[in-house]
Amino acid sequence: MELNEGLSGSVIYGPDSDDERHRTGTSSLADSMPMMDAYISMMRASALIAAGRTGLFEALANGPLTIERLAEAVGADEAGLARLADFLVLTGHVDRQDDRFANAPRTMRWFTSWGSVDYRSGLVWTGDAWPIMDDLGEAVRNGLPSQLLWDRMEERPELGRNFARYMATFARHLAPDLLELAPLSDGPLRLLDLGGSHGLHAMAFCDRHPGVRAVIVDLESALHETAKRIGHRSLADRIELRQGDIRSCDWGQDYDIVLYLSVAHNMSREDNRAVFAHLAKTMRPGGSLIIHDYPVETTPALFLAAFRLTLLVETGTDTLGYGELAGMLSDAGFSQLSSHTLVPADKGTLILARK
Ligand SMILES: C[S@@+](CC[C@H](N)C(=O)[O-])C[C@H]1O[C@@H](n2cnc3c(N)ncnc32)[C@H](O)[C@@H]1O
Repeated sequence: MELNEGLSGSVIYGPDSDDERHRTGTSSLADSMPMMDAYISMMRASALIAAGRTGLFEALANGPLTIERLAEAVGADEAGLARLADFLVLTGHVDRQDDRFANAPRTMRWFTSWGSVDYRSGLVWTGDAWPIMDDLGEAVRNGLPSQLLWDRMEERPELGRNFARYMATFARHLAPDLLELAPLSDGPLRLLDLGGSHGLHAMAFCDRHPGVRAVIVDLESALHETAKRIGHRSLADRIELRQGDIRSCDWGQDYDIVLYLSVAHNMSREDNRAVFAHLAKTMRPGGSLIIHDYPVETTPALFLAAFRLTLLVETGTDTLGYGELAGMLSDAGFSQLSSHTLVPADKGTLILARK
């Protein structure tokens, strides 16, 4: 599916072909039934969240099941589950073979432990984010969130934990691109991961290079499971956690590699400028700063517009364009900038700069 498709029309989600659109009633019906966009989109997201919460996709990962067996496996009411499965057949997430249901190939790949990356954590987080989106109208009216996401996470620690798990899944998806881009010279290397959360990037660099020692800085809400994860991998002597606000805490110094991955869009422009200026003082000459973000120049329009709305209601911040980011980095004393758009482009862009 082309994500940009349908921006001027009524179908902006879902099915991969016209046939499928017709079958699921998301195209022609949306033209004549004005509520279909909102209604089908709502039910589509709700059904995916319900599939994630009930464990439906994982239960089908071992092979096709009848609705009786599936209900037994996930501990759900048979009739309720049959309605969910029927809907997911129409959205293309589940296939029906006679009286048995099976995961569609893309569901198997992305939403089960058998796949290359298991985004069930993303379904759980989408369920958590759902009530927050209820505040979107108010955020649009006021131009800022009714409550910052980070404050919600302090009040409800499970939000921080679930968000960090989702970010950990994305980190597994991003890791090959990141490791390929990062210049790793021989000898000892000091790495700083600002907003490093789950710790998977720092661990991946330690695995790749025996000389890496890392510091992770993040808020308490993001670090619930990080120390345990690092301990399990016997990396506690190489990775240090510093709990605190990037804008005020001491990061240490003499870094060869700094990761600033999906953090710039959580900061105001002034805060990003201050971060880059401080990095220029605390990095070694020749050190590499790697930024991951969604610049307007390289991000598919529909995804970018959705993401900017999400930021409006969650953090009150905005994405930076590559041009603006490049100006900030250059003002702070960074040079040799390069931009690497990932495939697919919705995965974001990596930006490399040298101190
Ligand atoms: C979108 S997540 C990205 C996590 C990780 N860097 C990754 O790429 O998977 C943004 C992270 O920045 C952290 N963060 C946001 N504002 C922060 C601040 N003021 N101080 C420290 N960490 C912050 C959040 O807690 C969260 O872990």
